[in-house]
Amino acid sequence: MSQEKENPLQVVDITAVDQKTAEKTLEACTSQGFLFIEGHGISQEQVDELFALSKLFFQLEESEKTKHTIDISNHGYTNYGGENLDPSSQKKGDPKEAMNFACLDFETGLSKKAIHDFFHEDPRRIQLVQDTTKKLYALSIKILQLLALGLKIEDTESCKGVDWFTSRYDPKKDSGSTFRFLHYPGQKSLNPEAVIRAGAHTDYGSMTLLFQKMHEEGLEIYSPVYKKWQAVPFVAADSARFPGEAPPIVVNIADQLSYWTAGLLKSTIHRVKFPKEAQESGRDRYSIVFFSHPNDDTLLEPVPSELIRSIANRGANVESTLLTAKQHLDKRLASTYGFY
Ligand SMILES: O=C(O)CCC(=O)C(=O)O
Ligand SMILES: [Fe+2]
Repeated sequence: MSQEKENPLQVVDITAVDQKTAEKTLEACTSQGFLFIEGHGISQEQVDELFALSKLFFQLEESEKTKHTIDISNHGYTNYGGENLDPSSQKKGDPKEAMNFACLDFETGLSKKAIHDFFHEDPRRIQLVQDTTKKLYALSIKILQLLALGLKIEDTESCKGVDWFTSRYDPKKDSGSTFRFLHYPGQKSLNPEAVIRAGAHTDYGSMTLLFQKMHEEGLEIYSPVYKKWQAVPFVAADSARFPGEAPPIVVNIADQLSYWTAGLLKSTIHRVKFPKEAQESGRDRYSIVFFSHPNDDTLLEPVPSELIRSIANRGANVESTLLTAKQHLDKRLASTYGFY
C-alpha cells in the first residue's frame, strides 16, 4: 500500500513558459493560493547543502547567533518567541528561530547589509547563499511571467503585459525580498493539538517559495476552497522526469499579488503545527523560504486585465486606499515583531 500522504495542492511543471503552463499556475493561485512547482531546476545537491548550512548555523551558541539580531529592515537573527505571526490570538511569540537575509541585491545575490561572520568563515557558505538567492529571484520572475500570461495582462505604452509584474522587480532597487533559514525545535512534551509553531498568517510579499524536508512536515493552509485546515505534505522529487532535481517547491501567493489582482489570487492563511508524527519522534523542522517582493516604491494597484476589471468591484482591497509595497510591509512587520 502506498505511504504517500494526501496532497490537496496541484503540482505544476513550470519548465515551459507558455499559455498552458500559465493557465495551470493561475488556476492553482486562484483556488488554493498554494501549489507545488517542479521543473524549477534547483538541484537536490544544492538543497542538501543549504539544509546542512542552516543546521550548522542554528547549532551555534545563542550568544553567537544573537550578534546579528534582527533589525527594522527584517535582516538578521530572531530567536525563540521573537516573532509573533498571529498577535491577535497568541500572547507568546512562536517557538522557532530564524536567520534572515534582507536588503538583497539580486545581481550579486548578497545583502547590502552586513552578514553574520559565520557565513564568511568558509567562502563556500556565502557563495551558496548568493547563488541560491539569485536562483530563487529568477524563479519568482518566471512565475510572475506565467501569472501575467494567465491573467492576460494588457500591453501598455510603457510595458508589455507579460512584463507587468517583473518590470517592478529591478534587481538593484530596494525591496522587501528576504531569504530565510527557519528552525522549529522538536518538543516531545507538548500537546500536538495545542502547540502552534508559527501562528496563522498570510505572507507580506507577492509570493513565497519554500523548501521543506521529508518527515519534517507541519505546514497547514486554511483552504479557501474547502474552508478548513489542510496539511501540506512533503512531495518527493520525480527523479525519472527531473533527474537530479530537488523535490517540488511549495509556492504561495502573498498579500501583494492579492492586492494587484483585486483578490482573485488568494493570499491564503497558513500556519505551522506539530503534527502527531513530529510529536512522537520529537523531530525538529527546518525550512528554507524566499519571500519575493516587488521594489519598495511599487503601487499596489489593480493590474490592467479584463479578468481583474470584471471582479474589481467585489475585490478584497476595494475600500482601502492604495499602498506602496514598502508601506504595506512596514505595517505588517510592525505588528509581527512589535516594532515602533
Ligand atoms: O516553515 C514553514 O513551513 C512556514 C514558514 C512561514 O510561513 C513563514 O515564515 O512565513
Ligand atoms: Fe508564511
